[in-house]
Amino acid sequence: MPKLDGSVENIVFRNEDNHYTVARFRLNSSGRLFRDDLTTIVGTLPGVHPGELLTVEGEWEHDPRYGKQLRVVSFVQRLPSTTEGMIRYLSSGLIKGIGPKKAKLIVEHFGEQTLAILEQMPERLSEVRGLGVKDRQQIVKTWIEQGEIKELHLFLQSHDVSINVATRIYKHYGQDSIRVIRENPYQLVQEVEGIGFRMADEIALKLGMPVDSEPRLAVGLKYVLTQAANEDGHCFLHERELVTRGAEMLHVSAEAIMAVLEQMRHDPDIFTEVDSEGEPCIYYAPFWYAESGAARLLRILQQSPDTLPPAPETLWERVFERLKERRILLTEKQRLAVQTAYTQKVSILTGGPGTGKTTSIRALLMFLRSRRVDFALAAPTGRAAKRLSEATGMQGTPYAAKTLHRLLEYTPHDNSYQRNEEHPLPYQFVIVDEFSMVDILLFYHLLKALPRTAHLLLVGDADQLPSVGPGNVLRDLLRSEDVPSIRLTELFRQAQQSKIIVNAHRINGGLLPSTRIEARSDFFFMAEEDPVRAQKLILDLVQRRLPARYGFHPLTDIQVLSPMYRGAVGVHLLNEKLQERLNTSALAEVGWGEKLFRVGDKVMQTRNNYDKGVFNGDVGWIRSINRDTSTVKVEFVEEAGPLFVSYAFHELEELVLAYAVTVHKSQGSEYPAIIVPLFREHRMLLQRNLLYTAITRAKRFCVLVGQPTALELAVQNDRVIQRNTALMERLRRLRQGVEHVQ
Ligand SMILES: Nc1ncnc2c1ncn2[C@@H]1O[C@H](COP(=O)(O)OP(=O)(O)OP(=O)(O)O)[C@@H](O)[C@H]1O
Repeated sequence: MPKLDGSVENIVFRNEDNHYTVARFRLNSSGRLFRDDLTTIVGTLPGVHPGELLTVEGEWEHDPRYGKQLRVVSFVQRLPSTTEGMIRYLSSGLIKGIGPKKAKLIVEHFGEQTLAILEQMPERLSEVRGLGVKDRQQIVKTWIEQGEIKELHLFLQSHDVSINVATRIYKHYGQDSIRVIRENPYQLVQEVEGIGFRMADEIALKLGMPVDSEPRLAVGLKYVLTQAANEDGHCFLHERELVTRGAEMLHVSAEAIMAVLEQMRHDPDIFTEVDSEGEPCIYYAPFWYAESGAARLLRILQQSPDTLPPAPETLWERVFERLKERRILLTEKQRLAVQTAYTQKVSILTGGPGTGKTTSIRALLMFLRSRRVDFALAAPTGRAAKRLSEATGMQGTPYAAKTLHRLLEYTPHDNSYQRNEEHPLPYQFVIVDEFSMVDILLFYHLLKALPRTAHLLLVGDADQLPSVGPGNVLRDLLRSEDVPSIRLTELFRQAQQSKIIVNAHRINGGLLPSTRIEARSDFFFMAEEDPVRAQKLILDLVQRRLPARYGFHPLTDIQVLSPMYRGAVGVHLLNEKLQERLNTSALAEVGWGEKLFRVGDKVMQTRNNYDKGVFNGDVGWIRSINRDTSTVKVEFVEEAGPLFVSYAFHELEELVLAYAVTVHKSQGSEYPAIIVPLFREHRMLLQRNLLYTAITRAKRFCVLVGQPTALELAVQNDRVIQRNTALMERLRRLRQGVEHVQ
């Protein structure tokens, strides 16, 4: 039976009831220059539309009126592509020199036939005005080079899948890619990094998969659990909650969800435990392993002997004396904290800003060095690690603090840690600062990498916002009372002179900050009822007033921290306006989707990109934009020095402007000066620990701008959003011997 490859030129006739279709078909092998060199195909061709690429199989017949035509017996649709998808594909950066503008010109000119033209008659590209010879050559060259992968690209571009992810899919499945996508796109969620449930779901539904199919609901429920972890910090969901959330998100009945859950009882990705009230708690595997593993390893660590040399009192006194010479007389509590860290395998040092945590670490380090103990300093982010090194005087030494990822020798390509049970860290003592930011997954990996003989000191402020990732580790450990902890509360004289610190403590204690203006004050509240006027005020403060009055540099010293994204004083608009004012005449700029980036812009990475070695919340500066190679170069400041990272234009979705950032994203960073808008429209976010976290980001200057009532609301609201975690209960069960470590 003859088999023809080609494209549908137009539909001559279609019976919508039985899909009987007569179409003009352009054969791939046809003389490319002649427009009327077409074949007629007839048959039942549901869902086939002009511009589409098809393979048809059938029998030739001779119609007395229309002449020779192929009666189609079977046909295969190549993957469908929308005009939007074609524009995205052409401008994705894969074809050098073609950006969104030129891509649009091409697709506007050829419309739905674009694909067919590129495939069959690329010489017709010369009809497009504004497209040079070089552009045409590049397109044709890339089209040929790309072989079958372009078809996958084209299809996926219609679904917002980036070129990188499409390439990853192709690497994983090769020629089977399209078959897998057609049969079960949900498979990709598990097997290809970068394909999320939503993307797979959109593709699946478009390809006609039913909403209540078992693979959809099973993967969908895992997605609900992951979302609950990423967005609300939950390690698990109660069954009731999972059913409600699942039914709502997947648009199916609660019964359908219950039925799938029942079938999933033996799914190795799902763990069910019953809590003390008899309610089933459902875990997605990574969080279950992390939580139960962390509890178990912590217990083992606590129970194992150490290898530290003895610590006679005289030696401690010598260290305390040396500090005294520097006018630092450690308080009883600070001494206790330092000595507890040395005598206990695992301990916690907590307290607000200026209560002497870092000074205590310094004392401990002096002691460890005098006893020749191998130690490592670490923090969850590069910014926090840099600050810890500076504050302890360790920068530039072999003891400089590292990020936890670097300490644990994280390897991006396979998303694993080289330091683990088989290959533990070579230290007797590990100190982690800013521990409130550490989530249960990272804590688990840290514990896995610690030799059993090691000591661990966790330092952090439990009143800060909890980690971005799941769990509430610091608070859970403190509540469990299973790990010895020292809480520092005394504010030192130096710290008392800072109204930022004093007010942070007031707010933490539920009191309104003192806003009396004094000479050399570093904390201000500027009352403004109207958000639009407040926006103008903030812009003026950044651009003119703070630089003129206090000498702050608008770009490098001042950070705007907003509780939310939307509205006149939300992160989005403030960024747009600040860019407009602070970075007007850039050498080069590139528009990408809704965004505009310029050389000199301050930008933030918005997801963990292990390939590039940059993480969610990292801030950098755009140093160059190259149109020929379609790339942007960004400089990030890392604890080990500057890091230059290249982004293809299509990867710009990972960056946002960072003149203004959310309070959540600012965790672990400090800035010379901050400005925080506070309005009742941010009601949901007016929380004490959020305001406290914002204010403690300021090193030298803090201005709150907004409604006095919004400030009151934030201070009063000490309701900390609950996170579902069971670390504390697990530790209790291990302690009581209800559960065993091995
Ligand atoms: N025992 C002490 N005697 C005198 N001054 C002290 C003492 N402990 C700390 N300080 C001083 O108090 C100030 C705050 O201390 P430190 O930086 O250690 O606090 P912190 O809790 O680490 O604060 P932050 O979380 O803001 O970094 C510093 O100026 C420090 O020199």
